[in-house]
Amino acid sequence: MTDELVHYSVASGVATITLDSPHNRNALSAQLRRELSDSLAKAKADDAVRVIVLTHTGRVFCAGMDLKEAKGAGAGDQGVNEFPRILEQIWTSPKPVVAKLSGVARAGGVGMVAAADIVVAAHEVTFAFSEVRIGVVPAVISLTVLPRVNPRAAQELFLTGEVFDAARAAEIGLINKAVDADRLDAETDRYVQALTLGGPAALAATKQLLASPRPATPSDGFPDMLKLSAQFFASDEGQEGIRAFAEKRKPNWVPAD
Ligand SMILES: C/C(=C\C(=O)SCCNC(=O)CCNC(=O)[C@H](O)C(C)(C)COP(=O)(O)OP(=O)(O)OC[C@H]1O[C@@H](n2cnc3c(N)ncnc32)[C@H](O)[C@@H]1OP(=O)(O)O)CC(=O)O
Repeated sequence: MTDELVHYSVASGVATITLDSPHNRNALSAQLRRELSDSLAKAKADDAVRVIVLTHTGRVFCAGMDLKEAKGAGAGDQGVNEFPRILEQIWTSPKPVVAKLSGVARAGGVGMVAAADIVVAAHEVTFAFSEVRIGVVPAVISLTVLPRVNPRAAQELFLTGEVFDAARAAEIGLINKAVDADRLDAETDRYVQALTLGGPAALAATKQLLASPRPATPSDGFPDMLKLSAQFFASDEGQEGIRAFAEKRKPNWVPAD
């Protein structure tokens, strides 16, 4: 029996997915990709899960695609073909995904960081779009990184492949917060707790909204946004939130469909 490279646990509405392949720095091997994808699917399907925390053991969050497995790869090989599915699962997850990093991220690992909704990293963590340094292109990850990171920084960091620190990552929009290592758990928890306060369906729809292309002008967007807004004011979830406000109590959310 092979050892698990990804651990999955659920407590108090939070699914924790832990990458645990320190010998190869959590490189995205076929086994790790499969287990990570299965864990993300499990969290999505479980009504008890409200928020997903993606984290790791060891000094590295993720070193990107498994370069040993990629040796001798043909253009149609599975490795690169399967990776987009993981980014897609994180990006489109109806439950918010919080990434917690105490160790470094490179290439595909940075693509996952960018896909997450909230990212907290220790000050010591470094990042790099190291693809060009090994003669490959940050193609797949560009789809999650470019919507988050300011264009001038992306231009510089994609082309140079230079290592940058957590403070710079926060400055350019790749992560939310760089914190002292001893505050990492507490700061992550603060975000997780805040996310559990929102209505599950409202959170899922807000994620979709944030990922949608902007209309050319506000006037172009008002009809659709009015429809969405009215739908949620009238929904069971919206009505429960409004009743709870009036009754000065916490809302009793039911799982999103
Ligand atoms: C998604 C797309 C592309 C990609 O993702 S391509 C991947 C590019 N990734 C990299 O270039 C990172 C390579 N790794 C490193 O730079 C360093 O390992 C590290 C992450 C900075 C950690 O350094 P550290 O000193 O802690 O560790 P070692 O370098 O000594 O490595 C230990 C051990 O782990 C193996 N390993 C590291 N990274 C990988 C990897 N990516 N794949 C496979 N194995 C890896 C390393 O070989 C060592 O193994 P030993 O057997 O012990 O020698 C494309 C798109 O977006 O389209």
